[in-house]
Amino acid sequence: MDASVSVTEGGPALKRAAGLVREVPDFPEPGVLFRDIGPVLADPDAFGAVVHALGRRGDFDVVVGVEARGFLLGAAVAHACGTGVVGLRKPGKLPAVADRVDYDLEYGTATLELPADALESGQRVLVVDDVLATGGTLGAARQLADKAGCEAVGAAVVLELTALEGRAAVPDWDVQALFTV
Ligand SMILES: O=P(O)(O)OC[C@H]1O[C@H](OP(=O)(O)OP(=O)(O)O)[C@H](O)[C@@H]1O
Ligand SMILES: Nc1ncnc2[nH]cnc12
Repeated sequence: MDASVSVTEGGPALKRAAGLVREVPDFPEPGVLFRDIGPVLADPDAFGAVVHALGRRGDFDVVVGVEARGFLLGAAVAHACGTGVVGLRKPGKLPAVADRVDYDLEYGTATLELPADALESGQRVLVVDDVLATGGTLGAARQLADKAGCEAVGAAVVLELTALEGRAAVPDWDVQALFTV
């Protein structure tokens, strides 16, 4: 487990959850230190605390979750907050695509697609994901929401990798990270 993870705010349940983040050296490729939040999701108390904290801003109409771990978190946050959830998908998965955006990652490039007829113009969108690294993913999600005519009110992630300065990719955006490292 990774003792260097800090909790930005919150009580003992979130502190305990932060201690469950696992460090995996050289994944998915040599030189990358992967932070695995799987153990946080697998623990009922930690999962509950994280989901509650991610949804607490409450000023959104719909949650957008990013494939793949953002699906697990986004669906739980949406259900807890009484909203629906829309999944942004990797290419080739959707029967009908409204829009797509290409972006850079810490370890490569990627594309996200917005399903057709999923977001309505004017909806206030909260983007939920597990990790903020370079910010490419959140930037792409924000662009997709903007282009759909929505108001992207901000993003909520479990863990921010501060050394990668991902907030610079989403300037003037309200990004809440529960944990930092
Ligand atoms: O801030 P960024 O540099 O964009 O990185 C963050 C993204 O990277 C990981 O996803 P990945 O694309 O590896 O996909 P996965 O969730 O399907 O494993 C993570 O789950 C975030 O979505
Ligand atoms: N180092 C990392 N650990 C976990 N998820 C990531 N996404 C991008 N970089 C990552």
